[in-house]
Amino acid sequence: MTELLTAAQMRAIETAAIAQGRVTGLALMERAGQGVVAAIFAQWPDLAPAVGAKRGPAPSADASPPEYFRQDDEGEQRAVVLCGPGNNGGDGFVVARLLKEAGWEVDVFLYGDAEKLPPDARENYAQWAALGEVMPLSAYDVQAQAYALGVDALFGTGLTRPLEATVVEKLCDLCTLDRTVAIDIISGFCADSGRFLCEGMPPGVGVSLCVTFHVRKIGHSLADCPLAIAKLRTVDIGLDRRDALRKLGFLSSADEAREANRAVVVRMSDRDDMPTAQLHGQRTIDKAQGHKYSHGHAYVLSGGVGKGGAARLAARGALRVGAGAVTVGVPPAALVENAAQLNAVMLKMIGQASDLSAVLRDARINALCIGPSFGTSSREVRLLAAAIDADRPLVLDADALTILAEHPDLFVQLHPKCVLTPHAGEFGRLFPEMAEKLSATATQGPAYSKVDATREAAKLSGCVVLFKGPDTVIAAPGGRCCINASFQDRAAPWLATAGSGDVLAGFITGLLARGYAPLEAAEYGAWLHTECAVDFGPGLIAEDLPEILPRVLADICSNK
Ligand SMILES: NC(=O)C1=CN([C@@H]2O[C@H](COP(=O)(O)OP(=O)(O)OC[C@H]3O[C@@H](n4cnc5c(N)ncnc54)[C@H](O)[C@@H]3O)[C@@H](O)[C@H]2O)[C@@H](O)CC1
Ligand SMILES: [K+]
Repeated sequence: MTELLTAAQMRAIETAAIAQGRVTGLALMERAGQGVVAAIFAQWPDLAPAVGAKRGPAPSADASPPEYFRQDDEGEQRAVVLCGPGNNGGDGFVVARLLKEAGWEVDVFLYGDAEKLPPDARENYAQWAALGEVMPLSAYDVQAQAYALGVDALFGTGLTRPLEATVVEKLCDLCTLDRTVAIDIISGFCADSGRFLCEGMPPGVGVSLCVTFHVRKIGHSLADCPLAIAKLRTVDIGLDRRDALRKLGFLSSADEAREANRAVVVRMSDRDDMPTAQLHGQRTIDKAQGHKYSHGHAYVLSGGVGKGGAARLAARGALRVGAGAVTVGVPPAALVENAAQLNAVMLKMIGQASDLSAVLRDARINALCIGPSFGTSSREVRLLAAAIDADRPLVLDADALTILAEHPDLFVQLHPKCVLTPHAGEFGRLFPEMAEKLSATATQGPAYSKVDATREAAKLSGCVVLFKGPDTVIAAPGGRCCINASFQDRAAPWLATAGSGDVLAGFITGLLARGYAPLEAAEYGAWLHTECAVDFGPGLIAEDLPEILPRVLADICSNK
């Protein structure tokens, strides 16, 4: 799990480090450029020059200064670097210089006026100008040379408005090269929202590698931005995470709780910090009891005749993730059909809301799931009302979300033990205001983001909201927020398959039954769901997800 930063937070950290005299802006820019060059050579060892007498491993980002020697028997490589009017452009000049020192031919194009560059960028412009020419961006022609590498240093975290059309055009030209590197973030994307400012991401935008500094920004894991990056690397430029901020009063220790609520974390393939022992079965509701109910009892309410598959998938997920017992509650007419399909999962007839209320007198039933193919008629509305009223941990998905959108009287009854799991369409029906802001054209940065929308939704509903997608955002009413990112080496597009959301609802319900708090259950459920899909690979159908889970859990434990 990694904490992500906004552009403003990153600026504050840099400003604090510089103000404290720990480092100069120029030194940070040099380290940033070195980190980019090291990342390029690590990504493509065939581009790396020999280090010293013989070809060796790529230099690390903190090796300073790197010494490269061109091997005379090798042909010159040619790179193009597009620099912008801010410090991102400054990083570009450093990269151009380091590549040149490594024996490359480098063509540099500048967008804007060199006289107006900020001081550190201007210094690096001057250093480059002593080595080579700087041409205006308008003169850049991707066809003019056989470029082995293209570097996008037009805009970074300082982007505040949409790119001019001519700049987008040049960026798209750059992206046609086989090997393209974006410094910090692809120009045009807002670092806080991951949205391409203006009309959305032009189809030609995409880079092989993006190298960012210190820690990832929120935008790297949201919306279109991660889809346009084949590989993302973060390089250390010697900044503290928080100490510098705290010492300068940007952050007092009294603010910690508030800060935790403002933080956005991302989950990638970071199995190391998952509570593996707990996930693997050692977490119990009541440690004094060693039987099945000590791992909780989850209830999944099913739809009517011919509609039980979704609830059965959710129930299977809840059981596999470790709930001690799982029961599917069905209307009388669907009893036989479900009995023919269920073994380890138990079955109970739940005709009307009064049946549910009676069942829930058993305090051992400690998690509920309502929604997958549930139905939206008056019977289901009454059942949903009874479930919310029971004040138990409760996952609300699919049809339950439709009911909530149509019944404001129920929506206001939601409580902190509820977890809502909408996809984009359901989110739009439940939270039209936020959805509208999210779909409006982003004309300035920082743009309204999926994190903003989910946080607002969680606050409004008073419960945990898990807004699905490859960039699943999970937020609690207090502001705590997590992104479950499924991109690059963790991309699993085959997860978009019928019933996959039902299994996710089941995983979360099972974790709730095992005693996880709603936010934790949603975070771990989403993370495991993606891990299962990545592990299984293409061809996945929803039934595979619960079945692959034991192997995923075993892998996690054996990696420890
Ligand atoms: N501040 C520092 O100490 C460091 C900054 N670094 C680099 O600096 C970048 C941030 O630098 P800046 O804050 O200067 O921001 P940028 O380099 O992203 O550009 C900001 C400049 O572009 C202008 N601008 C914004 N949107 C525009 C648009 N659509 N069209 C035309 N002009 C536009 C702004 O008015 C400003 O002058 C980071 O992304 C990173 O690459 C790194 O060197 C690490 C150290
Ligand atoms: K850039």
